[in-house]
Amino acid sequence: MVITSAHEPDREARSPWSQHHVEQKVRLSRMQGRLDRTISIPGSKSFTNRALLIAALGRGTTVLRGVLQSDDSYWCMKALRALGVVIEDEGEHVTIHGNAGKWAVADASLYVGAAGTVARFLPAVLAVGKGEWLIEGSRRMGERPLTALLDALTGLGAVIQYGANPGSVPFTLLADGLNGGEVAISGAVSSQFISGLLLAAPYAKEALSIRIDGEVVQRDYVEMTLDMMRAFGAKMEVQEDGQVITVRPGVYEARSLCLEPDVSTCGYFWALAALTNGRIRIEGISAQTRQPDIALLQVLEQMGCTITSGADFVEVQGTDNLKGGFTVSMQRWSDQTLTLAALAPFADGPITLIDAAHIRHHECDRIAAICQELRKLGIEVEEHADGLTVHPGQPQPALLDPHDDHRMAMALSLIGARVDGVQMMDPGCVSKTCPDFYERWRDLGVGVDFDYA
Ligand SMILES: O=C(O)C1=C[C@@H](OP(=O)(O)O)[C@@H](O)[C@H](O)C1
Ligand SMILES: C=C(OP(=O)(O)O)C(=O)O
Repeated sequence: MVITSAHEPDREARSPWSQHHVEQKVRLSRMQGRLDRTISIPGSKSFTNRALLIAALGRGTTVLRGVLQSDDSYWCMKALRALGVVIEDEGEHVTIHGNAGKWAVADASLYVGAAGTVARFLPAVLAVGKGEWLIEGSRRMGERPLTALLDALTGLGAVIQYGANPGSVPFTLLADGLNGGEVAISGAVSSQFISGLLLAAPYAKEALSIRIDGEVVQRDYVEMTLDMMRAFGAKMEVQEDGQVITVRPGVYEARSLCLEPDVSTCGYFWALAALTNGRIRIEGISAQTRQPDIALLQVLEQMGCTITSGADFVEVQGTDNLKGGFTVSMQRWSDQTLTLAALAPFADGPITLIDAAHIRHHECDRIAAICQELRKLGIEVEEHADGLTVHPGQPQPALLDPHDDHRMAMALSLIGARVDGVQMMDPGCVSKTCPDFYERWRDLGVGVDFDYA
């Protein structure tokens, strides 16, 4: 019997770095033995795609270590190569020969896959050059918002010609350099609009002053962008409590950089220790990272786990009595909303996650999707406009649909590590950020069996 997913995956968006193309589902069974391990996690998606784009715009040869190999970074590298940038990649070690702000190919079709960091960053960095580019993306990317960024680019001289979806991909970008001056942009739906504009800003014809309208969701990602720009020599002034950022004209200078592990991915492994009363130490990361999802540790501590960290590791020791009965704002680190929602049934009181309305615009409508899947497991859930409340309960066997969303699959697989009978359709969807997630799960003692038909 062929199992069809209610949310048919967009397979075109899976890159050659993805795995499990033919597997229809994965059957999980609960962890055998006691989890007591030290592991490492691949590089951060957010650092990888920022570093690749900045290095491509830079002067000279940049060498990166710790580069993530997943769909999101694949589409970023592929687009840059289509623009004439020479990139040598040997696993997590990547060398980029920068173009100093001049795209060699002035007319190309560029595919961004399902990667928000490519869809929102690439148009801005293209707009500093001269050319005409068609930007296409996955089916879901055609529903994800882009207007705030594209309107700002239009205000700075770019011309956008939309296709079937006004305000999103596909569209054609006609550019002849980015004007300087002042521009206002909102980060209320996605911080990535601001990051995209910032990445391009040093290459504007004059200093560019970006005024952020109102609050920004996941603000730390904007700070991460500024940090990375500074690391490559960009100069800027930040005023009015971060709401106005003036970037001076300049060129990124090539450099060598070692990228941090992806803390959003680390979250599933720390949560696994929390859930199974095990111990996981992740090497190569410090609790002082700029990656916002590190805030998960505070909540795990509040739930009764013990956190130990040093300059180069973070360790979680789980508990056999996870505490619930609290509300958390997910505004700044909303990629972990699904992780917490998956832990919540095992806590001793309800957990409410709020301030995350923007995740309805991520890889799927994550609030609706997680409520739907938790209910299939027999868990009582209340859906709110900006989040959800999950009640304690004993999950029942169920076949789950990840809605073509890597984080849905990885988070819900936590439940399969604790109770038998959880099955997940389309296990290959994890390749957006962690192609070998299920191999890692199996290596830690969770039962993982793939079904091919
Ligand atoms: O800039 C980034 O690297 C990211 C910003 C966040 O997106 P939004 O600001 O669009 O929510 C986050 O969810 C995403 O995984 C990575
Ligand atoms: C929201 C996410 O991705 P994107 O970069 O596509 O926005 C995510 O990885 O959770």
